[in-house]
Amino acid sequence: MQNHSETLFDRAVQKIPGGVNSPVRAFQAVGGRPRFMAKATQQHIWDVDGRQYTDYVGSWGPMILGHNHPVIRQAAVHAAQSGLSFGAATPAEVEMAELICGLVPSVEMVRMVNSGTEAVMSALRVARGFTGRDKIIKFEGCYHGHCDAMLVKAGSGVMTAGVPDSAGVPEGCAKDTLTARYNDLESVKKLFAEFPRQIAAVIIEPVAANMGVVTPKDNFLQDLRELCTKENALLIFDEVITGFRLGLSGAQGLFGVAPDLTTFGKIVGAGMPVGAYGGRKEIMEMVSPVGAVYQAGTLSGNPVAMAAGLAQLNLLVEHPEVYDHLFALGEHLRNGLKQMIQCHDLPCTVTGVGSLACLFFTKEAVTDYQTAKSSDTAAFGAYFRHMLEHGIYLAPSQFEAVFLSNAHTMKDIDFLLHTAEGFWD
Ligand SMILES: Cc1ncc(COP(=O)(O)O)c(C=O)c1O
Ligand SMILES: N[C@H](C=O)CCC(=O)O
Repeated sequence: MQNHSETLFDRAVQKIPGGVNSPVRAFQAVGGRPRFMAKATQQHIWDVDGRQYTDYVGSWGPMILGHNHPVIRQAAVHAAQSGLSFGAATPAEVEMAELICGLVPSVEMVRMVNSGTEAVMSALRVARGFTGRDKIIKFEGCYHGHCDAMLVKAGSGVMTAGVPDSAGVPEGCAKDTLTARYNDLESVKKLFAEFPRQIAAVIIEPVAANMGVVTPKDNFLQDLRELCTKENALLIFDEVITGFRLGLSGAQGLFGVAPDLTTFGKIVGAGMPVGAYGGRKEIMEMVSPVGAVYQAGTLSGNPVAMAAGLAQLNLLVEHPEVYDHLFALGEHLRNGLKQMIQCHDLPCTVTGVGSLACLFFTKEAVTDYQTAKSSDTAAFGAYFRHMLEHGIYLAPSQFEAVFLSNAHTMKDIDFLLHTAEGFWD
């Protein structure tokens, strides 16, 4: 007999493409069918058949304090009692802007939007408006959402599906997107030399977390900063994943590099559909209604979303020790996996920083898209299914991150390591 998840999936595929509202939720790359989820609290998530999992997806990043945090829930409920949306300015938006600008020094002004994709799309438009140039450099394997210009050698779901570019993107939209190799400054320099004074911006995930997790080499981000300044191009950090995860000032705080523009999402909305982009005042004053770059949103700065996001950010500000716990969990996980690889001479590599980690099924050091792609994805699929059967919910793709939350414990990590060990026994 079918369980509820299977029945729902049968119904879903009839009416929703692939049965899911975002491709990464499908289990196509790992085999099997997606588990339909019913509820989540702290580090746990339950499917509609009552099976409990320790969740290492965390809604793909936003749930840094664990699921269904009572303070955040209460803030959202309280805001909802006053109305779901006004389409007019609200105090919470001012509070949110002041908080973000206070936490991230490179951000002097910020605009709220509804997703990471929107944040990136808008930041690119502003960069083009500000510089009067058209071309953008992105890095192979980085994912910046699904706006046309960014679906070029992209990570995440398109990398998982093995189709890094997308059908339906007009040639004209992609022709101004140039791709460089992550951790390879020379590849960026070459593009600047090839297209002098034509490049508006370089956009990068300062820690790439959509081709598995790939960390920047020693001075890569600093060198990129210098190069962009020299070439009068803007540097955009896409901190949709790393923002407020790698510290209160994100990856830019951790690595000490100030971009010109930053995009946010995920944590800033605490699980509500929120994105944001911001940067230097002179650049952000290009945005309508002050400047000539048009960008808008009926539901942008939604009061319920702002209340949830503010509650989460304020908790992080009040409890900076959360980051110590997150980094300690990450270290414990990565070290445990490394030990396991050494002990059993496994063809695997571990990457990550802070509360982001990835177990790659390749022996190669993973530093970019090519090396990430050397992974044995079939082996990852078998590992994923083993972990799932033992109550551990990982992202259903080799090319996504393990997301840790403050609700996870060292015991959870020990159980994950013990379960992983069982895969090779
Ligand atoms: C780095 C990065 N940028 C942009 C996006 C797009 O965000 P969204 O899915 O909210 O549109 C994502 C994730 O999806 C992401 O990880
Ligand atoms: N890799 C993406 C998030 O960072 C996955 C989220 C999605 O596209 O649904």
